[in-house]
This record gives sequence, structure tokens and C-alpha cells, in this order.
Amino acid sequence: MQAEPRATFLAVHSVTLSFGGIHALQDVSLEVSPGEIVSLIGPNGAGKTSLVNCISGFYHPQRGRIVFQGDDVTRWPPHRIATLGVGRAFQNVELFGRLSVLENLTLGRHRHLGYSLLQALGYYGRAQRDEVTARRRVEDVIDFMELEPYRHQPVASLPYGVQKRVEMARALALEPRLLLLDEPMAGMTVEEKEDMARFILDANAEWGISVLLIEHDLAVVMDLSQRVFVLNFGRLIAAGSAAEVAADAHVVEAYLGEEAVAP
Ligand SMILES: Nc1ncnc2c1ncn2[C@@H]1O[C@H](COP(=O)(O)OP(=O)(O)OP(=O)(O)O)[C@@H](O)[C@H]1O
Repeated sequence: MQAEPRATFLAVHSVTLSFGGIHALQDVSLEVSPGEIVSLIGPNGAGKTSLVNCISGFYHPQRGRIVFQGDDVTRWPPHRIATLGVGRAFQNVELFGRLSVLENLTLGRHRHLGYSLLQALGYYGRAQRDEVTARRRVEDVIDFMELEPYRHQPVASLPYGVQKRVEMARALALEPRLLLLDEPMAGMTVEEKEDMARFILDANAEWGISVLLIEHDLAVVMDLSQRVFVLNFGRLIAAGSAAEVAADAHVVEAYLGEEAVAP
């Protein structure tokens, strides 16, 4: 494992990932700076979730490197990357439906920090020592994400928009430095999207959390992101400010087809 200067927050170097003949990612490089909100956009199947899977350790690319705060995490398993401070909210809500909001956040925190279910439930060993800190964080997150009215309700009984909030809360309970959000607003009403955008901005401003956001709603992307990366067919085709990528002919073509590009 090769150490990198600590100045690097997240660096993706020439990552290539294939599934058989499908090239999900081809030579993709990007960097995220501390405290930044960046978005990853691109048409369906462009490779966005695959890249987030590589950063969070769910996939291991065939080529390239991923460096987080000086550690080469390219081959690390997900729970080990999570302990470094990389939190992830999944595209499809990945919660325990029959457990309450509070239980999901508490268990989620222990599971991702490497505790067994027995330790987490029985307050043994390491889990016991960290219990006070964990509870305080979970309470802070419930308050922050305005989940107090739902704290004892089974997650499966909640409206979809609230479940998506719990999914982000679960990631925040891990005290991440980098939050990977895979379509956190998909399927939400306009009001729910506005609330979610506020939660993302506040998490960034109040806790200094950097955010890598996958989002299809380009208005949201324009509002939230300091920089935008655009993938198409597994390749990075543009990077820059929201205004710059919106004006990029390759991006317009990727989204609207060749006829949209001016001659
Ligand atoms: N586990 C897998 N096995 C086989 N192919 C996969 C796997 N994961 C992703 N792919 C393929 O890799 C390509 C990129 O998929 P990915 O889900 O990363 O795209 P995406 O940009 O996130 O799409 P969407 O916006 O629809 O979520 C697609 O062709 C997809 O079918």
C-alpha cells in the first residue's frame, strides 16, 4: 500500500471496471476536495453507481486506484472504507423494514463499524465502550433529519420519501467525512426534494461533510453542486462548474442525442 500526501481527500485514478464484455467504467479519473459538494451525472447505465460502488468498496476495479485521505482503498472491503469516514446512502433503500428508525440508525452504526449483531444488541466489548457516543450521534442525526416523529415506527410503515431520509440518516450516523448519495431524491415530491436539498447543504455547512451526489434532476444538480462530473458509456466526458458542463456539446449530445448539437 502506497501512502499519498494527506492533501488528497478523494482521488480516483484511471479506474476501469468491466463485467464480462460490459465496460462499466473506462479510465475514469476525478478528485473531490474537502468540504466540496460534487455531482455525478449521466444517462442511465453510464456507470455512476458502479463508480460509487468502487469508491465504497462494493466493487473492485480491474485497473486504477482509489485513494481516500492518503490511504489506497482500492481493494479494501466496504466496512473498512466506512470506518475511514465514507458514508453511503443507497439508491434502493437498504434498511431493516421491521425495525424502527432508531433501531436502524443504531444497528447501522454498529454494523458498519465492524461490530457483530450480538455485540451491538448486547452492549458487549467495544460496542459498550462506544455506546454513549453512538447514542448521542444517533440522536443528533434524528434531530438534524427531522425524524423525531417517526423514531419508534417500523421503517417499512413510513412513506417512501421519509424512508429515503432515514437512508441518508443511517449514513450520517457513521459520522462520515465523505457522503456518497445515490439518487437520494428519486421518487420524491417537489417539497420532499427541497427538504432533502436543504439537508444535504446543511450537512455540508454544519458538519463539513463532503458530498458526492448522483442525481438525475439537473435543476437540483445545478443548485447544489460546486462541480459536476459527467459520465457516458463508462467514460468521463466532461467536468467543471454546473454552467460549464451544461454548455458542453458532448454533454448535450449524451443527454439529448446527436441532433441537439449545433453544427
Ligand atoms: N453487477 C453487475 N453485473 C453486470 N453488469 C453490471 C453490474 N453492475 C453494473 N453493471 C453494468 O454496468 C453498466 C453501468 O451501470 P451503472 O448501474 O453503474 O450505471 P448508472 O449510471 O448508475 O445507471 P442508472 O442511472 O440507471 O442507475 C451498465 O451497463 C450495467 O448493466
